[in-house]
Amino acid sequence: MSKWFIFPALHEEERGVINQELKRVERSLDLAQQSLLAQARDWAHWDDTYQFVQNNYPRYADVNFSPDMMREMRYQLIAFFDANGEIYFLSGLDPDTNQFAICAGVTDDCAWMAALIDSIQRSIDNTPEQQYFLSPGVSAPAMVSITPILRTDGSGPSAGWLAKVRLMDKQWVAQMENVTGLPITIEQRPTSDPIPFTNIEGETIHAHHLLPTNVPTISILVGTQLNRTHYLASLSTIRYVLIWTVCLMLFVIGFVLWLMERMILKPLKALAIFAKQTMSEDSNLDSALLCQRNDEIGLLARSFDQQLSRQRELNAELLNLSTHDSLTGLPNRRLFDQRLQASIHEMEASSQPLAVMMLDIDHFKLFNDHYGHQKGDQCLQQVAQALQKVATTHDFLIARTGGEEFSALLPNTSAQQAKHIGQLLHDTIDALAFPHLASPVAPYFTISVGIGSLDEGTDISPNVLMSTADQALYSAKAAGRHQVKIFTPPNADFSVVSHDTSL
Ligand SMILES: Nc1nc2c(ncn2[C@@H]2O[C@H](COP(=O)(O)OP(=O)(O)OP(=O)(O)O)[C@@H](O)[C@H]2O)c(=O)[nH]1
Repeated sequence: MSKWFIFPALHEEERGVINQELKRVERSLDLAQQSLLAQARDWAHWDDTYQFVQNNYPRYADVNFSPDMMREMRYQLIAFFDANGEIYFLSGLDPDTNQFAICAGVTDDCAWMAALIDSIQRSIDNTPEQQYFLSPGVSAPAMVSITPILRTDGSGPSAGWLAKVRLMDKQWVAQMENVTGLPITIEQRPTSDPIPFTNIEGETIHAHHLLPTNVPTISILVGTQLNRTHYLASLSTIRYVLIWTVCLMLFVIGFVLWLMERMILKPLKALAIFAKQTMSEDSNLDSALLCQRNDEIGLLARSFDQQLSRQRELNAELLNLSTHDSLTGLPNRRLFDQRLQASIHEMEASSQPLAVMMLDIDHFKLFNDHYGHQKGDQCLQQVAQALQKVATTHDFLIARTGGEEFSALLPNTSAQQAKHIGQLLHDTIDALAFPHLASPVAPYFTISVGIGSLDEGTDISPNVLMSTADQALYSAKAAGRHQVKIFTPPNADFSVVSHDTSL
């Protein structure tokens, strides 16, 4: 930014300052020229001078010329020419000796003027009144004003020409420096030399201005030196401001990033982890902090939290549906089998007895046929309720494992203890006194119970164990129903009777 905008602007400003200062030098040069021209005209448009060059005023030279006047006015040379351009009168100060001389030609004390006078004579008619002259006779460039000699009222014809010459020597330069307040140098340079407008050396700028002379191939180079203090001060100020701006920007960017990390990224990460954990059951992330936020992240967190709660409810509902019977609400075969498997392992490990029971409603088909299927459902629900009550009291599992078939799992229970509980269940259903007029066994609902058991340490599979209870149930049914039977090993035929086979 500083390269493209600030530094070019500074350079532009610096160029403006250089132009301004150089214009000051040029204006001073113009003023010096105008002043010399005005002084030349003052003399040239004067009746006395008009008379003098026509040889009608012999005392003119004595009255008007003196070395003091020449020195005071800083005239190096004043030359009068007649109407033909021929030398009429010369007055000058020798630049080498500072000797005052007045002559009628370029001889003797005025010999040093010869080249200069020759140049002036050659430019009398065809050049402007103000010029800069270079001449072999003088060491410094000369400022020359040439003007026609007229009467005081300006009426003509011209009686000749008056030229005033002021050297641009060290004294003149010092005077210019006083006027401008700038250091000034005067040099002669070939016109064809490419001179840069400005030249920068460290903390100084050299600025130049070319003045044409009477010699077309040589120009006067007026130069001045400008201090770059102002520019360099601006530059260092800009650099200082830039460095601090960059530091401030970096600080602000860092602060904003820190705020973003703290207010957005960190909560977003926590939200992402939270959202990920909602997928797993064992989510233990404390979402309270996230949910308390009043921004969009808080909104998202609350939505996730609600979603998670709803998902857990649904999972629990699903689990319940998949492991419980929808009609009676009792555990179903799936759950019973899982618990049976686990109990067998536990009993084997702990060498404790385990008993299983199969309970079947007697002549339920006849009930359905007699009272209708709907009444049959109600009956199943009441039987389940009664069985569950006993199971809860005696701390064992009862499940609906078939249409009108139930199974019980009794850990740490021997066959005899199981027979006692079986009898209890049997009597509980009797006590319901649910009418079953179609039953050949009794006018109310009855059940048959078969018990199988796992002796301490016996290695047995769930299917085999259940088939013992099934065979006992079969035996109870075969014996006339409405009774409790325990499986007796000698009658067992495990390969024939299956637990899954419906009675
Ligand atoms: N209402 C109702 N009836 C069912 C349901 N599940 C099974 N059943 C009926 O239960 C009856 C079982 O009949 P069976 O297997 O012949 O046995 P049972 O009539 O009880 O005879 P035993 O078991 O030999 O005493 C069938 O009629 C089934 O339709 C149920 O969910 N609701």
